[in-house]
Amino acid sequence: MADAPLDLLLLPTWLVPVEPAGVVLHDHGLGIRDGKIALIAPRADALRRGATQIRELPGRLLTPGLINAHGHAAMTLFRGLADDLPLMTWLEKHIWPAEAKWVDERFVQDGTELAIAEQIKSGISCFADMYFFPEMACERVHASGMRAQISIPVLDFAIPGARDADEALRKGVTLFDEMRHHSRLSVAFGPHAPYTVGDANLEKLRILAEELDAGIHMHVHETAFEVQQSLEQHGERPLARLHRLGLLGPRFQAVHMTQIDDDDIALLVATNSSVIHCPESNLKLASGFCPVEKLWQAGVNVAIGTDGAASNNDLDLLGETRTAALLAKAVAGSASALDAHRALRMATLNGARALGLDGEIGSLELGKAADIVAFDLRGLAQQPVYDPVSQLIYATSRDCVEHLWVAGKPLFEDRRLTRLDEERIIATTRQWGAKIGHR
Ligand SMILES: CSC[C@H]1O[C@@H](n2cnc3c(N)ncnc32)[C@H](O)[C@@H]1O
Ligand SMILES: [Zn+2]
Repeated sequence: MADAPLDLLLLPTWLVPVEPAGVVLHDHGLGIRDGKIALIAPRADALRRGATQIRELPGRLLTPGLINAHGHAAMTLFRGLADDLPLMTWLEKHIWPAEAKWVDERFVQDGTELAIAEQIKSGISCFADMYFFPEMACERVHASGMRAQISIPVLDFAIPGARDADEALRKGVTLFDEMRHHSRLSVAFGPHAPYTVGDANLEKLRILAEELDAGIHMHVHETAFEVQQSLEQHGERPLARLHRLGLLGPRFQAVHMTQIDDDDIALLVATNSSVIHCPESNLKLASGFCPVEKLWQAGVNVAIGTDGAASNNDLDLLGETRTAALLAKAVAGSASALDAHRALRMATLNGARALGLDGEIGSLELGKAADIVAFDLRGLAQQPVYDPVSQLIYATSRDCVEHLWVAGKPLFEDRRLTRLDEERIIATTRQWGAKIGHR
């Protein structure tokens, strides 16, 4: 079937496949068939192949869909509820009480849908989520056409939806089995953090994750306080403790990692663990800085995430990537740290690799899923275009996202959500805001 006509042929001015690194293709076509990338060729050759639908995209840049490798989708309903506080005060005095009061299945349903809509509009085609009622998040992702890794939250105490860690793990295994063959959803384990999950539950979780070959997604080394407390309580740093418990490995996703010494880096390298950098949340909560350039040079896979909208306060991964590129230079003391092309790689292929999905998504390569975003670079603020990747990272906002496809299906077309009702989502969110904000 090598010459079967394409379902859709996209003809942009620029196409950045991300792999091979640093390449910008001019006036090439990208063909989609059965949800996959079936052709990348110079315009004239691409047109000869024939397609059911052809879309001319002059002045537009195509890249892989962005991958938001860490967040708490439903928390978007808590956006702006408690700002300008350090992590533990923010969590213990504000967020956890609000969660105890408000989070139920309905909250997760509405909050996740809000987050999905915002992320689609921001050029994000896949996100990693860690929140309560993960089965409800799966349901919303399934219905929306988005792609996601949903984590099963595990803590030592009762949480909305599970009386204890055993129940959370039991429900998690069932969810994992239900989603096993889903083409756009994967399920991982989400132990919340080293300070909320003890050795016994981490060991149970490790055995299950190993058996199922599931990812482990966890907040680690978020603050100096966390590291200090672990040294006092366990006599070792959190990452070393997790390594002793056997959690580190290629499926381990260490979120934050702001307090890092050379031994930590050696552990990440030796175990092939991924780091998920959340610069804006770390800045806002004054948690610290993840030394991205140092990790990258050491060979650690570094992805990027927004974290929840209650600590960011948006789900703008393109803006986040710009922050990361700027911050990396300040932290490394080098203007060449995390250049624009590597920043885009961090927001795409590295995210895919962290989630174990780099065989399927993260770059525009033949045979991969057609998860693609089109940015409009025709505006005043984007001129002139010497390097579209430089323009994208340093001078373009998410408002320039024009189209988004996931598995070849348009979820955002001509700046309109195709499957979600934006007005209804805004109205529902306002109702939640009025209820939660009423004191
Ligand atoms: C287990 S579900 C995720 C939990 O993580 C909490 N959370 C959100 N942001 C952060 C963060 N930056 N660090 C630690 N926990 C967080 C959420 O409020 C929720 O209780
Ligand atoms: Zn988080």
